[in-house]
Amino acid sequence: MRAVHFGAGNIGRGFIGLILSQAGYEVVFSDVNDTLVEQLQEKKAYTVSLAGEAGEKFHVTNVTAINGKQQDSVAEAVAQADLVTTAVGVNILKHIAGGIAKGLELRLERGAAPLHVIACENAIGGSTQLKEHVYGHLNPELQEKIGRSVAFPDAAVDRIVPIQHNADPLEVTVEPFYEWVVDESQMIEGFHRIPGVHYVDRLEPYIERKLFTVNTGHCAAAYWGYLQGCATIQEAMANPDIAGKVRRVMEETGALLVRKYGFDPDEHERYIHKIITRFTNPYLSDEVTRVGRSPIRKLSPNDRLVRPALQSYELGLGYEHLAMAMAAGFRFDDAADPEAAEIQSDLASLGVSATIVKYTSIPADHPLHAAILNEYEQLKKAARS
Ligand SMILES: NC(=O)C1=CN([C@@H]2O[C@H](COP(=O)(O)OP(=O)(O)OC[C@H]3O[C@@H](n4cnc5c(N)ncnc54)[C@H](O)[C@@H]3O)[C@@H](O)[C@H]2O)C=CC1
Ligand SMILES: O=P(O)(O)OC[C@H]1O[C@](O)(CO)[C@@H](O)[C@@H]1O
Repeated sequence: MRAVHFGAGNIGRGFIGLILSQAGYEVVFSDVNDTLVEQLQEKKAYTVSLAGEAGEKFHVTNVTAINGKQQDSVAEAVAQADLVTTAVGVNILKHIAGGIAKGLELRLERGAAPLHVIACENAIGGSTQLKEHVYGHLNPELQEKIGRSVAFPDAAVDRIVPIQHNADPLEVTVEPFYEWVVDESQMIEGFHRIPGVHYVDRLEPYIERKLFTVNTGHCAAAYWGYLQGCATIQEAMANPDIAGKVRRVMEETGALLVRKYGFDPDEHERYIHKIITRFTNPYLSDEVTRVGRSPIRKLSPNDRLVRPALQSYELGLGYEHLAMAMAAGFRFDDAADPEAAEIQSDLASLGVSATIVKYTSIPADHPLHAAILNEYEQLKKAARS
């Protein structure tokens, strides 16, 4: 069996590629990074190391790559695939959609078997978003025909994989923990279950639990750490003030999740505790600039900060630390991050209130807006003193 995986980056090689290879798939990575593509074509294997005391290593074999810039090769790979997965970043999905659409048309012409396309991105409804981009390249007749034999089940993926600094460009060090949850209610016949993947009937509680706990806590640690001059999450979490606030932001989202989904509060508390242990893993060094990256995405209405804060407000629950984390996000001025630079430019030209509205879509007369603004001004004052 052959899987085509878009994105031979950290999650691609360190998580999805590893699991698929262990499940017996030949993994064909599609990437636009020429070095990665050439190395994978040449070596056809790479190493995944677990960041833990045992330092376990996995030799991943039966892999290769194609260049994602060559749309015909991408389409042919999709046409021949038994499974398609992605880990490119949710904002990149639109760029891979054309090649996938072309591949699906080829499959139709050739009467190929049913196919599942699973986006493994940090987003709610990632595969559904990809489907919309792909369908944007197909006329209604093709959409209808392809829809009968191609499914886009949504997924939640969790594994911390920092930016790599290894001599071997293919080697990747990952945390031991992983969770890959796929919505089986969106699947069609002919799917071969992948060992290590958890299939659920309803994904929403899983993706929101992951995004609003791991990702909310992680980006809050990154933004607060960045403002304190910490280089890594490990350094940030060693600061008791930051660690306390990170716990409290996850307690806020925890109260929301327990209320919304009826999770057992003690079990959720253990989930938070486990996540804090993961953030402080001494065998990883995870830069705050990676974890805080793309603040426009992270401050957008459907993402890890605004969505739980608005929902908490609606239910009369606390959102103080979420507002603090958002304010810190607006202060994240990493010049190497184009999204951070765009926000900083708007703060200077539009002012703070209008910038908050622009990125979060929270109206200026909303109490959450006032809370973010107030926290932002406090952070600014603290930076001056
Ligand atoms: N790194 C992590 O700890 C986790 C990341 N994720 C999610 O996984 C996704 C990927 O993240 P990372 O692996 O960390 O990023 P990454 O930057 O290491 O990997 C992304 C890869 O996609 C490639 N790419 C970009 N445009 C492409 C295109 N048009 N066609 C094919 N490949 C293309 C890049 O060259 C890069 O190799 C993101 O959505 C992220 O939110 C989810 C859970 C954990
Ligand atoms: O910042 P992004 O692209 O949403 O993804 C990285 C995040 O996902 C995680 O890996 C959690 O699964 C965290 O390391 C990090 O906060």
